[in-house]
Amino acid sequence: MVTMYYDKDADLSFLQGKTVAVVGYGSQGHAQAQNLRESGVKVIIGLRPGKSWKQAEEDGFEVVNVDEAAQRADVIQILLPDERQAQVYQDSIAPYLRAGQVLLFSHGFNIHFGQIVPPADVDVAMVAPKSPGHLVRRVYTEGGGVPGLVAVHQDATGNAKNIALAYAKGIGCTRAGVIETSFREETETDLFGEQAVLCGGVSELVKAGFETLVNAGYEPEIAYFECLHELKLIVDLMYEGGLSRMRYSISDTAEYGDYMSGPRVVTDATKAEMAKILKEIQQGQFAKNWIIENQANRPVFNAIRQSERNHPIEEVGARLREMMSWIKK
Ligand SMILES: NC(=O)C1=CN([C@@H]2O[C@H](COP(=O)(O)OP(=O)(O)OC[C@H]3O[C@@H](n4cnc5c(N)ncnc54)[C@H](OP(=O)(O)O)[C@@H]3O)[C@@H](O)[C@H]2O)C=CC1
Ligand SMILES: CC(=O)[C@](C)(O)C(=O)O
Repeated sequence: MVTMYYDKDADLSFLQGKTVAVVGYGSQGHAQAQNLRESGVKVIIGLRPGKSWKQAEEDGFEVVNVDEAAQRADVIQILLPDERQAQVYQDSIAPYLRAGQVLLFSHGFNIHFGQIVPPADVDVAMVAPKSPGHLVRRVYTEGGGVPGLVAVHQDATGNAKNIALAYAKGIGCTRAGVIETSFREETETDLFGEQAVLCGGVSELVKAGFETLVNAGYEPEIAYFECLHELKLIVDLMYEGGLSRMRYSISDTAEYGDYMSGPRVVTDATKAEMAKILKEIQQGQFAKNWIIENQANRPVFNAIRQSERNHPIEEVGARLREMMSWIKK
């Protein structure tokens, strides 16, 4: 059983009078920085010149280069792409680290796989929202919070967990609840989840269903509604109350089909492949492949990204969003 931490368990005073540098202003960076600011925390943004720098300034933040951010901050939250963190850390953060500073991450990849090895006299912790960045911000503005994970890798100050919980409160996660984990557990489960279930698994399932219907002669728009659009509504119910809430709301016909056909789609072979994917993550195979892919300038990643963008489901979806304007642009 895990311990859940809420607002009452976190004390923002651990961040009062401190400067937090959010390094990176993308999906997580913009959300966490804006939420922290609204929680009364002093935030500066560490970036390179470019579109994020411009956006962060437009959003009212003081933006400095990463070197300056590392020198000025008491807490440095590294929200760069995982594949770029090690180089930026080496070049622009490590040279300025001083005893008692706090390094934070929102994913454990670089610490767990040894790409970043901080000095022993700094705190190293994680505050990982279990949510895409844009919802970290949206839910916070609605008065809520997304759940998160905290972990401590190094506790040089004796306050690493308190600071992590204060940070989690600052970005709204303790409004929902925060679980303490380890860098290993967060890294391995997050990589597995995004590969085998959330992103990779669901995308392949959606495309396979769409292609099955379209190849059988059904209208692409009907296939899109059935296999992608309605997925959000089904998952919303799961989010609110688990599988039973979803099954409570769908028809008994759908629930019977769920039981009869689901196991024919996700077979024992699928489950065996999931176990293999997890093993490759645990043994560092995925991490090695991803690091090498980036060193080679992403030939495989870019080719697949392009072909995925050309998949018919994208065009149908874009057309429907124009026709129905049923979701925010
Ligand atoms: N996306 C998500 O929802 C989640 C992400 N995470 C974790 O959060 C971290 C950040 O991911 P995410 O927010 O998705 O990243 P994004 O790709 O959305 O944003 C990256 C940011 O880093 C900046 N950047 C890139 N390279 C450099 C550089 N060399 N020097 C300075 N700034 C640079 C980019 O600015 P520029 O405009 O210059 O490119 C951009 O602002 C990762 O560890 C990720 O695993 C965790 C949970 C969920
Ligand atoms: C949203 C999230 O946590 C992911 C899918 O793991 C990620 O974007 O890294």
